Amino acid sequence: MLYDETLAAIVPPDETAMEAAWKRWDSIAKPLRSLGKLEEMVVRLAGIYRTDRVSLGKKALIPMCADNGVVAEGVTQTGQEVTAIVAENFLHEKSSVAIMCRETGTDIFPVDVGMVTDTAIETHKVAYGTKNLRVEPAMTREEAIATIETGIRKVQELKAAGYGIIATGEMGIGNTTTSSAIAAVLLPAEVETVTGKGAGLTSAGLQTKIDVIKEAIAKHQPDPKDPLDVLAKVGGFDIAGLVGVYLGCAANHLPAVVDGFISGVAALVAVRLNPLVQGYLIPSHVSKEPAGHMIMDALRISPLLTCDMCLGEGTGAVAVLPVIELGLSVYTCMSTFDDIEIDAYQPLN
Ligand SMILES: Cc1cc2ncn([C@H]3O[C@H](COP(=O)(O)O)[C@@H](O)[C@H]3O)c2cc1C
Ligand SMILES: O=C(O)c1cccnc1
Repeated sequence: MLYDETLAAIVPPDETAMEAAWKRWDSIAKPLRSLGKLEEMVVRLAGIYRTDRVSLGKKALIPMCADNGVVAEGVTQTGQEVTAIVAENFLHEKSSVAIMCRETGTDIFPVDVGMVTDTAIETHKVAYGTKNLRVEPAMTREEAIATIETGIRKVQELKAAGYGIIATGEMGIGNTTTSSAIAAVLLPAEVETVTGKGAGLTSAGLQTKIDVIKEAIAKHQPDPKDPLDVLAKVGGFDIAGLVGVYLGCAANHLPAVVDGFISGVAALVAVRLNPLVQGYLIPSHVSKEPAGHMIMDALRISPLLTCDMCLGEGTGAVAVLPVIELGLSVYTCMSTFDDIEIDAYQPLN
């Protein structure tokens, strides 16, 4: 099965290439390590691509789009019809991230993994929306695996088409509820600590959201040692699709750029399925959702941007791409100490 094969195919990033990349950075005529995380990111890319001759190739964003049955419980400010409207706008440069994609030269590949509405976007759905997780498990284990496999296949297809870096994104009204539920179980943490207002809620709405998540966890008893069980019982198809993107990137030696809270939670599920996925994650920003930092810490990645963003769609992931490209340009084009004939800079200690 593609899911098992992919999990088994993941190897750690290449240490030799990473050492060579650090050597290159340390030979460049500038104060040592002065580009900070930009240097770390290029080294990380060297490990992922297994060469110190790092080049990104074409950039892609995969926003996974789906609906979440739990919206029936009043956990969101808008109705689920908004999912399809924003998702379809990805195709017309009319959603926030699509505009950022245009500006950064990133190609966007939205995938419908379970919206309740059919649209013009590529569709691979196992159901029209998940079940209401307050009442019953969101999906079956089989549906979770099938949706993860959709994500894996999309990465394989983009790799074959010459894409070298994949930014993750999502659109799915209600998916901060599912993300908070997964975070509460996997971190683990109190539901109150990891639940925020998402795309906007009143204080009463936030209390309802917390109560619904608590009830679902108490009812279905998702097993924190079995990430697939957690994903299936209290997750969503959008998150499952992203889990597939992370697994697919790791197995195919591609960097996966983590966006905000929802993408971060999906990355956490992927890392719990196979800890080696961690080496293939590229951080972007830290979400303003209350658990933003907790998810970054659990993933052992440190965001490059702190912009107080909490939009989703992949906006943070796309925003960091030009920053990474700037670091890479210096790494590739800058003269070395040898070139300009000055003694290598000696750090003070
Ligand atoms: C118009 C609109 C555009 C969006 N673009 C991303 N999201 C973000 O908000 C949703 C999650 O928040 P919640 O759990 O509160 O529904 C996701 O679709 C996420 O991508 C949006 C939300 C709205 C309303
Ligand atoms: O950080 C995110 O991903 C996020 C937060 C709130 C709403 N939508 C997305």
